[in-house]
Amino acid sequence: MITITDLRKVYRQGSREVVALDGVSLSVAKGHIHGIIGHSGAGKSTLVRCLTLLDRPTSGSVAVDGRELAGVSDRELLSARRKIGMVFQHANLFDSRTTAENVAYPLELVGTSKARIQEKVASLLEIVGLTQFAGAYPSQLSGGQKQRVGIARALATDPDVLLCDEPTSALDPKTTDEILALIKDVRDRLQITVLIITHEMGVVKRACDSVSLLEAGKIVEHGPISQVVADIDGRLSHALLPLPGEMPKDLPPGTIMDLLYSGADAVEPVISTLARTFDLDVNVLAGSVEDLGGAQFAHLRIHLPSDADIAAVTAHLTASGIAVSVKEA
Ligand SMILES: Nc1ncnc2c1ncn2[C@@H]1O[C@H](COP(=O)(O)OP(=O)(O)OP(=O)(O)O)[C@@H](O)[C@H]1O
Repeated sequence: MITITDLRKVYRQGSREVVALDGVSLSVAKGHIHGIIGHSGAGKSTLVRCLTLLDRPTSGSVAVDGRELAGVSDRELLSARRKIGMVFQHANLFDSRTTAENVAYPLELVGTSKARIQEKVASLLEIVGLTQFAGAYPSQLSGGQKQRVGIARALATDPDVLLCDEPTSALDPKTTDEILALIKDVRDRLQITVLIITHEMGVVKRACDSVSLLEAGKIVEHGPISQVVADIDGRLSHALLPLPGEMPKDLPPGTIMDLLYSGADAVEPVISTLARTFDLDVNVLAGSVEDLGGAQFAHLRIHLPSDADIAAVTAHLTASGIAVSVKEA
């Protein structure tokens, strides 16, 4: 488990202060995969540097399984760093070392015996599906295979947390899916806690149990995927289950409403019940239906004619557990 409490990082640029992290707090339970999503400049790299102790936070704490990391002395730094295994955007492998030798590297650094290294590397290569490539050099591997080596190397010293910094940003969509499936598989097998820092919502959708939205150094929304997506006015919900930003033109007078609910196989009944109950022509303008966080969600944009009783329709939908947002009168 990793617990980050009120983490602040202030950089000085001459007489100016840049607040890169402004009181970030979050907790990820053992065996969970948590995504931290943010645009450029949100503070993602600073957070990674503070979590890997490459940079000291100005204040706040980072604890892994109850052990404080942020305040350790320089002498304890190496052993503290081993608590968090790091996967980078580019695998950053040694070109002159084979797959097995790259994975062995962190174990050599801590003086592990040759026999133990051999055993550990074999088991890690089996986990990442690269047993046959043990003797291959990075130049002989695909981008996805290199990232697999990077994941095996990150796991070599049995960290409690796997921190993945944009792990798929340099990969094509198919390889991205394979690497995210591998990260989930690693979590299942080792019950390790995973943090994925990303700017891609697709990564959050495919791999994460929960998510935080980082903006200007602050977490502005967070929660399990099924919870954040259900918040119809939430930014994460809009990003996870998008509807077109532009409203259609040339519609007859009336009201546009967005509806959001789980149990998406009920799209037709929701619309036909609404039409029947209120004797209305309901026009579906856009829709998005997806499996998110273990449940099916539907996000629909509908148009109702100008004689519709919007208050009554809203009350009816809300009573059926459907979130409603009126867009345009
Ligand atoms: N060493 C530094 N000195 C001064 N300001 C910095 C330093 N590092 C980062 N910053 C500032 O802190 C803020 C957060 O930057 P950071 O690089 O963490 O964002 P990011 O989300 O990783 O962005 P990107 O995705 O573009 O890498 C930015 O305003 C940046 O200019």
